[in-house]
Amino acid sequence: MTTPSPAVIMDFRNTPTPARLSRSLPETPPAPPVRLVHLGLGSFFRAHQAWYTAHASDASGWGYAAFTGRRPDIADALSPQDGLYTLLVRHPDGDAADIVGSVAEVHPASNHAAYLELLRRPEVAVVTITLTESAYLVRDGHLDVADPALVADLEALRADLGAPVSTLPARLLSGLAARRAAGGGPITVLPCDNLPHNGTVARTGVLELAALVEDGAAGGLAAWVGDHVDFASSMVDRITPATTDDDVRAATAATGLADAAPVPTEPFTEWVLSGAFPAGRPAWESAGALVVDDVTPYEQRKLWLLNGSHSLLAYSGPLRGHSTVDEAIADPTCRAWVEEYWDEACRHLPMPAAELRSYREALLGRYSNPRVRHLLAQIASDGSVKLPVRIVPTLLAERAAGRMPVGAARAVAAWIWHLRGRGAPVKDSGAEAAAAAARAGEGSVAAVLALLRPALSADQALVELVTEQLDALA
Ligand SMILES: NC(=O)c1ccc[n+]([C@@H]2O[C@H](COP(=O)([O-])OP(=O)(O)OC[C@H]3O[C@@H](n4cnc5c(N)ncnc54)[C@H](O)[C@@H]3O)[C@@H](O)[C@H]2O)c1
Ligand SMILES: O=P(O)(O)OC[C@@H](O)[C@@H](O)[C@H](O)[C@H](O)CO
Repeated sequence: MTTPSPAVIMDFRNTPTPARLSRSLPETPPAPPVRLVHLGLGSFFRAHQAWYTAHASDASGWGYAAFTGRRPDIADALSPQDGLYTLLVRHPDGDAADIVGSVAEVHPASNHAAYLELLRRPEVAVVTITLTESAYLVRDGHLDVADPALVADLEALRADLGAPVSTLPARLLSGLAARRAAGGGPITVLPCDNLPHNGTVARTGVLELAALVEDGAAGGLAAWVGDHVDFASSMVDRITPATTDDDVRAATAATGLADAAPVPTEPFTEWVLSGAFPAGRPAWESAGALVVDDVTPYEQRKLWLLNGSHSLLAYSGPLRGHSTVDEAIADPTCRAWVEEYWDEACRHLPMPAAELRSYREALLGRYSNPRVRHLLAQIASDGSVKLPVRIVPTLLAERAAGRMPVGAARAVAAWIWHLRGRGAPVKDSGAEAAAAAARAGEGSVAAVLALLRPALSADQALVELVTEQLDALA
């Protein structure tokens, strides 16, 4: 766990007209050689993996080529800045600005040829990913073969393994096929999305897709992936809201340089990872990362306590008029709801009580930082994928122990109100069925629970508990 201290590493504040950030400026770092590829050049990657890479003891030897998730915007903004950007670390009492130099190349997702060319290079050792939970297209332990974009990618890959594709499993598989054909050797795929066992999830998607593609074209690809690809797992943590115009102004105020795409983030950061890394990796632990044999206890603690309470606040906070995490946690009612849910979740975390107590205290401090304006609407997206990994484990464990989990049930009830149109607009490609179920009147609670996990809807006492919470929140 690392909490960087405030330090402005470059000071151009007396410069009269702000120059645009670029590597031709005298004090900016040279681009390191590309040995890492990233998929999902969003805010979090730049606050986290790119930051750890820039602060590793061997930073000069490891550069990123980063690809956007879908739209080209961030690549368009960062390209004229040679991949440089300002990380605005928002302490409760002021900003620290860090110009991060580890991103050597940026590309739009559509530049598939550049991606394949990079994956062929033996020196490229790790592909990291931050494309959101829903991008993995793995549901109930299997690839979602009904997804229309995946169906299109499967057809394209059967015809040509180098064809442009858009889904994450297909992007990974086609890159790995290019590496295999070029004799590029072993490589690590390291997901950094908020999913339990994220390496296993990515591997399932790639191997099941390889098996489907091989029906048509590429014999031996699945076996090659099994032998040469290390699917590592990681728990990632750093609260990173979307960038606002105020952040753009604050970055220039802090550095004196114009930056089209700065990233605001909190001081706290944590990365726990586990993998074999057969082709090497940066010394991320020298920047504070923790390398372990098994990330499970760390990811459960983080997903259930941090992300679970985030989802609870994202759906219940707007019902009480709040739009950001710091506003919601300052409301004694919301805070009591969070504590009640935490009490339930903590009973099932295999960690000493004192450690859980201090983790909870630290979370309250992080949520209360008034300078990290984390919008509840941002957290509310994709609940159909998030609730099953954040809230459902506590519901199941508490019911198995014969208890009534009021706090976790309230989170589901608040989600139902969200799906019924209270709070932020629903942004969730997997929620059509859930939204229809939520509006179904009689039987709606059981129907929503069934979508989260079929076993939950057969639990009549739980259905009644969620119904009570739904009425109470109304
Ligand atoms: N922001 C945080 O505080 C934070 C913290 C920990 C982990 N994460 C993880 O990182 C992910 C990205 O967060 P961010 O803040 O960078 O978001 P972001 O919106 O800045 O970037 C997300 C990127 O993923 C792309 N994308 C979204 N859905 C996709 C899909 N279904 N298929 C392909 N691409 C898709 C977007 O186009 C964008 O390029 C989160 O979903 C989460 O899993 C974020
Ligand atoms: O990024 P998401 O959409 O998976 O979830 C929203 C937040 O809960 C999440 O971003 C947290 O802020 C983050 O996981 C903290 O490390």
